[in-house]
Amino acid sequence: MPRVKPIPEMEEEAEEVRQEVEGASGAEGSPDAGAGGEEGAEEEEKEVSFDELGLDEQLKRALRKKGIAKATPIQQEAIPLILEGKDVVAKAKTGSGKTFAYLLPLLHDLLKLSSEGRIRKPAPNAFILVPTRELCQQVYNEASSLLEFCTSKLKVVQVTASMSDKDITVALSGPPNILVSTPACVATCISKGIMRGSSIKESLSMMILDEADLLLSYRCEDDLKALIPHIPRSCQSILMSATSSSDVDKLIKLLLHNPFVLTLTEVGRAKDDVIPKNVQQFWISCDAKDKMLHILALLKFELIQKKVLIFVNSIDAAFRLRLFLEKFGIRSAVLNAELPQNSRLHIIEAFNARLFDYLIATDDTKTKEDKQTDKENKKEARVSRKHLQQTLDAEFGVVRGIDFKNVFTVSEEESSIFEDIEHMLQEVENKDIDCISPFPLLTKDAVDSLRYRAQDVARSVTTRDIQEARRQDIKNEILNSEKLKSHFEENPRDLDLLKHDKLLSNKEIPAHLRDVPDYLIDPKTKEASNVVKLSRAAMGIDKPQRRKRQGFKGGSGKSRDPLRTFSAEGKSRRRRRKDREGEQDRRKKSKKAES
Ligand SMILES: Nc1ncnc2c1ncn2[C@@H]1O[C@H](COP(=O)(O)OP(=O)(O)OP(=O)(O)O)[C@@H](O)[C@H]1O
Repeated sequence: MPRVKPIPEMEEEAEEVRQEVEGASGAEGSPDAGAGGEEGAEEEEKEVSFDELGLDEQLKRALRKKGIAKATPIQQEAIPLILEGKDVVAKAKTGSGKTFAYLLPLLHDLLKLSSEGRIRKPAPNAFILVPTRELCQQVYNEASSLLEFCTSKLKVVQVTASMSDKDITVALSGPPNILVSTPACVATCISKGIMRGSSIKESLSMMILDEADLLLSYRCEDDLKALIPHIPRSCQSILMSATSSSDVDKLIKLLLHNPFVLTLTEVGRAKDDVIPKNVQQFWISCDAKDKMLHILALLKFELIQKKVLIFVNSIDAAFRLRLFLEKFGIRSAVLNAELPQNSRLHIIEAFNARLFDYLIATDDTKTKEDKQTDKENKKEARVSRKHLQQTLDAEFGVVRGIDFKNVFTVSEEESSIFEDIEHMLQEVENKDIDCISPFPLLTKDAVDSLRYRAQDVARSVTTRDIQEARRQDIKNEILNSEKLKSHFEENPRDLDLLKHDKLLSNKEIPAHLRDVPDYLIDPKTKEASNVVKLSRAAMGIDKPQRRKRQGFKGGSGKSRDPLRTFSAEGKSRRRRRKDREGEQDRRKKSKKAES
């Protein structure tokens, strides 16, 4: 798809397109590089079906299977411009459909080139660059789902720094038509000669930067600059962002040439795009030592909707909270930068599938850990900053763009910057309404009813327990992740096979901790808990049916430990093994018959 460059006589046409786009959707479209988006007129919600966008029938069939019939505003504006070969900057809020806004025209063009036998092959035809591995997986899944009904086998792969050079070389053999990766990983592939710059120059026809406003915060600038010499002038560049920011403007100037800038009106400057309209924010004030007690009260009395995502600011704090809650019979999983990528992705998918309700996340990619390592573990504290940095995955990030589905409550632990947050929110929101208010359902009686038990239990969770739990968890995850890697490649939806919220201690949970006696619950808390349950029922949120386990038969729940009864070889390997065994049997029988 050669890029269409706005040239003088096209300027008028571009001006017409701009006015047309502006009028139609209130989007601000202009061919000026980095023009940024001014607040356009309120766009009226017009409905455009994908049939009207002239997309390949096979792609529309995949959309129909997903129950997607109408294009979102950003898709209505961006898809035609991208199909015309124009460079496009699309700024639209998170969850507005930007991924399909670039995937659909990209796949449409590649399918067309493929049917005409015009695909250039020595390297991928398109790069989709995102800040983190989690987003690589997400974009890879979306692209693969759109290709489900495509007869001409376009190949999309994802490559991340967690893969060995050998695996990356295998993934890039062919080569694939679309490469989903991070800028750092692509730059490394080029510097190591796994991908040749000259081949990229010959093959690359589209480069997409998704979540562009995050890319620079993930230290991608140098890696992106390293790519520029290998990007052919004819390459069409697309930039997607959920906010406008100086970082985005910088990237536009760095990598795009006179792009059409689409800014949907609800997108403002980065700081404005803080609270999506469907989010309520509350605060609870308590002593630092009572934070886990308050979280326990919220969860134990069911005063907040499940599922719950809890952010803490260190991996130790995450495991301390997990061990603490576990002693009250509340199971949770911890998502952190130490985990192997497959485990992190699997945890997010299992959490989205509601296989567990409480996820404790720490976006701890810095080495705050060694500062906060507990004194009793001085030897850990000597862990070098470099070593810890290596074990913490710099491409990990529980950031916007990760599709956490149906999360109802997010609690910010360690919110010691509450005042700054409140002032910033007041600045960007309507001054005369409280944009963050005191949580109304948690009473002092409810907290006090659990205080002594919570203090006892908190004291019983020692730093040694935390270190042991971390070691145990990472060992389990690494073992499971490697052992089941080929299985999950062939059965990505087999989420139930691994339980990430497994109890860390094998001690029986005493009844007086697991169950709160009725007499201890004050009437107001009982009423509040009922209100939350009723609203949950009204939203039709029920516990999912545990998926039937695949891969092994029979036995009671206990005996069906997947790691004991499950062979890690994938289906195809199993089939080849069975064929070999069958062949050997046949040979033995024929020998017997001869003798
Ligand atoms: N036209 C559509 N109609 C209905 N749902 C859609 C449509 N396009 C995309 N979606 C769905 O909306 C969800 C969000 O889409 P997507 O991830 O592309 O949003 P986004 O703008 O990229 O968000 P983010 O900035 O967080 O990445 C996805 O689950 C996607 O399947």
